[in-house]
Amino acid sequence: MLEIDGSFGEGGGQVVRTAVALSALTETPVRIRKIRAGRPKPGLAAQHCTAVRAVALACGAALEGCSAGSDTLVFEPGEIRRTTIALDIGTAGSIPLVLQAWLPVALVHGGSITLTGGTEVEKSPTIDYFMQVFLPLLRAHGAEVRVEVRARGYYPAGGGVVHVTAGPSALAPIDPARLPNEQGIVSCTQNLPDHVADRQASAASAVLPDFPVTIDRRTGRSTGTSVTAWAGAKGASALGRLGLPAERVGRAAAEGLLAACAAPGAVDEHLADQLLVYLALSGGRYTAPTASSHALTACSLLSTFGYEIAVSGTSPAVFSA
Ligand SMILES: Nc1ncnc2c1ncn2[C@@H]1O[C@H](COP(=O)(O)OP(=O)(O)OP(=O)(O)O)[C@@H](O)[C@H]1O
Repeated sequence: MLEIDGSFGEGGGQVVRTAVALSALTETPVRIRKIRAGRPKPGLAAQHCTAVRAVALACGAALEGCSAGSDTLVFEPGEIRRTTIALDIGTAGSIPLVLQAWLPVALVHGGSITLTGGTEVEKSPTIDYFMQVFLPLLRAHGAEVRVEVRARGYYPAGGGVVHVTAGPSALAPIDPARLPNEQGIVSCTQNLPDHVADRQASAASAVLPDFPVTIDRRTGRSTGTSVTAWAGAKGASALGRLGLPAERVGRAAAEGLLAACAAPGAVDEHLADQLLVYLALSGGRYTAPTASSHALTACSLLSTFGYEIAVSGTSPAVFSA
């Protein structure tokens, strides 16, 4: 049984998600202690429990301690198999972060998952970032993944529904020549007057004039807004909130993207940590503005499972395996 200190490095939910995915992929039982020990509400939150369950279902794992608030988790993987999974996070916890744990495992034999929860949540990738920044890069390296956003989910009520299908995929080594170069803006609202999405979009377009714009207006269980902008392997997003003018949301996402594009490196800082499991599995190389604490934490964890990632340079940082 591999023992993992869940509080090391960045010490967040990422340690749990990455550890269970690697446990499944390497068929190594793990015990994670001190989960999110330094966080204001330590232990597993609903999003982390759902990510663990998704990976457990995909590989027939036995679980102990997978409940909200638990500070210790035991994950004993079985064999990865093709599965059809449906899970409800039960809160507005991030669906893209659950997918972050499930996808590398699902790509082995294929499978599908339907998740209910948050699609656009603070401090996590929006579902649009997942679809427009993360997935194009993965697809360019051979991943077969389809995503359908059936409903959007915002804090606090959540209720977003996302269906993802993955085909068995052998990924090519990550190659800078295969990085995508599409760009765009998506302005999303749910349960809000039509003009909100238009004003967000116009403000983002004023900063990024040549970018194609998509408007996604919905009605659903929760109310909220977001804008995500992307260019190649870089993205930025902003979420609306009561009292924040729509123009500020659009401008924040667009200016965030300009800042990401001005930073050194081929992928943005967030994508840099999200790609590390794939870099470890398939090899290759990419550059990012910096080696963030999330990225360095993932590298240490990968090393615990026997995958060595070389990190060199500071600005940009170069990740290779
Ligand atoms: N604006 C953003 N755009 C894209 N990805 C993001 C963004 N903000 C955060 N992320 C990604 O979300 C993940 C957050 O991991 P982290 O462990 O901090 O979150 P968590 O599971 O919510 O746990 P905790 O609450 O303990 O921080 C990282 O992979 C990070 O790159």
